Amino acid sequence: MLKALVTDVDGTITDRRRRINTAAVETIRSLVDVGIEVVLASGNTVCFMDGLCKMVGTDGTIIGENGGVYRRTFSGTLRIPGDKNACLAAFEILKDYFTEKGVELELYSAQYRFADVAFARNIAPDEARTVIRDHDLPVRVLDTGFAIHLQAPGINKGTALRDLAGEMGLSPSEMMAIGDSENDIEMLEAAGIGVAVANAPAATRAAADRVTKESYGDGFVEAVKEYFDGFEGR
Ligand SMILES: O=C(O)COP(=O)(O)O
Ligand SMILES: [Mg+2]
Repeated sequence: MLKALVTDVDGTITDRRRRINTAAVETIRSLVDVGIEVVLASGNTVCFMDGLCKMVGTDGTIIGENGGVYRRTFSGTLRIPGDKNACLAAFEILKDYFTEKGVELELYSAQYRFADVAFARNIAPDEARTVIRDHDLPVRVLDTGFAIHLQAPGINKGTALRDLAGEMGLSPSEMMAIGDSENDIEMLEAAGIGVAVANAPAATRAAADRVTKESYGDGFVEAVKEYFDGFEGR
């Protein structure tokens, strides 16, 4: 039986402009009300996630920075398995490379990040991957559709989901995960049920057990109604 829902944020409970889907918020509140644990799992920073958890109404259990950080409840210990220094070193090399080509990389919320690096999508992710490979740097390039991230290999939302499940006293098989992007692939695979919303790219849809008919937040609501037994919503 499913006891927890782990959901991505941008592109899953928002639209493509990052506006939150209010039906998705109501759905999350209904799950919390019946005792289902809801974990928000994102590439976003801890402070962003904390504000979101407060306003949506969860207990503050989060995966942030693409698995680079995670925490059980607002008052739990923040775990930081990611490697910010490796990501920042790789970012400097990318920055030099793209500056030479006349393109400035724009960092996102660097001062609030513990474990990864995020920047604007004004370059081709594959070109960044080639630079990283040519320099033999120990980071992965992730395109979330909202930002490009650098992350230490072996750290992702799936590894954080497993570790968090342990802290929550649950098995990953008791969790459903839902997401929209390549940074969600490992968590869809780690969870008992992995769902991709219809707007997800092919690789993410392929990693999922189920792809919703609807896109974005409407797909999220569709998946919750389908998988959480007897769940009718508000
Ligand atoms: O931070 C991003 O780039 C996207 O965030 P997400 O993981 O919630 O989609
Ligand atoms: Mg997303």
